[in-house]
Parts: sequence; structure tokens; C-alpha cells
Amino acid sequence: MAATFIYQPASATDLPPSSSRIFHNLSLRFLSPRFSTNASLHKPFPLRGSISHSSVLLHSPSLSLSHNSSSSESSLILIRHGESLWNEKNLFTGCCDVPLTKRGVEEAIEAGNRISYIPVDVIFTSALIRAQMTAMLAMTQHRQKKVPIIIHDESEQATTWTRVFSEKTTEQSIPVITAWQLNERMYGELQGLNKQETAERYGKEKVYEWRRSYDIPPPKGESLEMCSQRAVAYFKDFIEPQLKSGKHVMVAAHGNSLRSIIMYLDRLTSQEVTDLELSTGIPLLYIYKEGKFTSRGSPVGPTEAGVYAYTQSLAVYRQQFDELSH
Ligand SMILES: O=C(O)[C@H](O)COP(=O)(O)O
Repeated sequence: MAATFIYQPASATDLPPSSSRIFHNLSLRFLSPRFSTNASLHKPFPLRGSISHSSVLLHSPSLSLSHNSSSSESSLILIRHGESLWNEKNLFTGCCDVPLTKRGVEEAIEAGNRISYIPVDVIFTSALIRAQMTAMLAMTQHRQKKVPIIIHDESEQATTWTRVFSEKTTEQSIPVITAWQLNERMYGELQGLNKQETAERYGKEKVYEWRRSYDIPPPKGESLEMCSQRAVAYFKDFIEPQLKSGKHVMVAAHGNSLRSIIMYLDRLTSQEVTDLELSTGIPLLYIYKEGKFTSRGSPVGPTEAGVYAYTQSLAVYRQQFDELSH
């Protein structure tokens, strides 16, 4: 079941999802996947206010930039979290929930500069703080100036207590969906161990096999294949439908959960993915068009020279910001 936005107008009439008019007493209900493999839909996330779907995610009145939601392409930004405190200590982290280092914070902010001109309508992160910090810090640099808001609908009370009642505020917001399925691979009995000491104890080859083979798990942990079975499934079920509907998406996650997703996007073999390494805090841009993903590399910063990893419509979108700032 895909994550989806549905309308619950005060009246019984259905509203066309493409409606870009403002309606009163319309509560936008955001339904996102539950934290379980059965992906049953959450309770509604009522955003009180009189907004229509397309105005929530695609229109930023403060910049009066309207992004054509029916454009034939969507952008997908993938970003591995910035350096974490256990990365710095060279410890196996896996699903342990540790924050970013100061350098990791700086990496996340620099990543935000690099994607500051690429539209973002919805953000997906893992359930781990290092990915969530990276997404939130990156968005502080974004030219849309929208506020990313983590969706809390893990309970009826969470849904009620996090309700937003301002139409204008809602339009200036970007939903952030956290999903354990995007967590780093679970490194089992290696979690917390020093990588260098582990290689000395078990041998470099064995540790390399645990870290980079496709189907050999670390002791009582997940292989990349096992990680892929949850991360890629989640991507297909909940993220791809957003892209298909014309939404621009950012995914902030981890080295291995993203390696498994890139294996799917780039159609890599289990041998090719072995050689795939992702640096911390470097954004990767894909364009989704007609059901296909095209890698556009890593966007350079707005002040850097060089060929921007842009398409024509993204270049037009950026130009509007440039014109507004002159
Ligand atoms: O979980 C970890 O230790 C790192 O995030 C990824 O580790 P790896 O590069 O050894 O897979």
C-alpha cells in the first residue's frame, strides 16, 4: 500500500487531487506507512487548514514559485548521513542510534548548499538520528525556505497533538517521514566493535566479506541482501509512488541501505555493488521520468563553477530563484 495524500473535505464531495484551488474546511490527511512490514496505513495525519494537496507540497507563496507538478520528471536526492561519532571512532554502527560529529554537521550543511536549488516536496529518513539530523540540517540551506516537519502519527495522541492549524504554515512545510526500513543494515555482533580491531581478530578478508559481500551476513546481523529486502521494498512501495505522482523526494539514510537502493536504481549486479562506496554527506541526484531512473551525479554547490547536474526543467526552476534574488 503506497504512502499517499488523500483529502477529507468537510463535505462528502471528493476533490480532484490536481485541484490547485484553496478550499475551506478541508483537512489534508497524510497517510504514511506504519512502522511494520504489513505496511498498514497509519491513522490520518490531519493538517487542519484549507489547503489543497498541490498547494501544500509544490507551491511556495513566499517565493511565488509554482512548480509544475505535472512536469514529466521528478528529482530524487539520496544522501548518506554526515559523519557520526562512531564513524569518527571507526566503530561498526549498524542500527545503533548515534548522532553526527561537528564535521558531520558541517557535511550536512554543505550538502544542503549543493541541493539548495533542487525542489523537495517530501523527505524520507531512517528512524535513526544521524540521518534525520542530516536531512534537517541540509534543509536549512534550501532556497525554498520551507520547514521540514517530522510526521508523528505513531499513535492517535501523537497525531492529535502534532496537528497544524495554520493554512499558511502548512503550505510552508515539507513532510518528513521516518521509516525503520531505511535504517542502516543491522551489523549484529559487530555493532560497537572497532573495525580495525575486528579485522585484526578475524582477518581482513573475513571482515571485508562481512562489510561488502552481497549475501554473507556478519555474525547474527543482516547481509546486504537482507537489508535490501526491507529498504528496496520500502522504496518501491512508498517512495517510488511519490515520484510517479510528480513529487520531488529527498531520502536521507545510510551507507548500506542506500547501496541496496542504488543497486536497484542502477541495476547493479551483486558483484558490482560490492565495489560501490558512498561518502558521508554527499548528495546524489537521480531524475525519475516515465518509470525510469537516471543518475545525474552529485550536484555541485550553487557558488561552484562546473556543470550542474541539472535537467532543463530543474535549470528553469533554479533560474526563478536567481531572478528573485537579483
Ligand atoms: O554501520 C556502520 O558502521 C557504517 O555506517 C557503515 O559501515 P560499513 O561501511 O562498514 O558498511
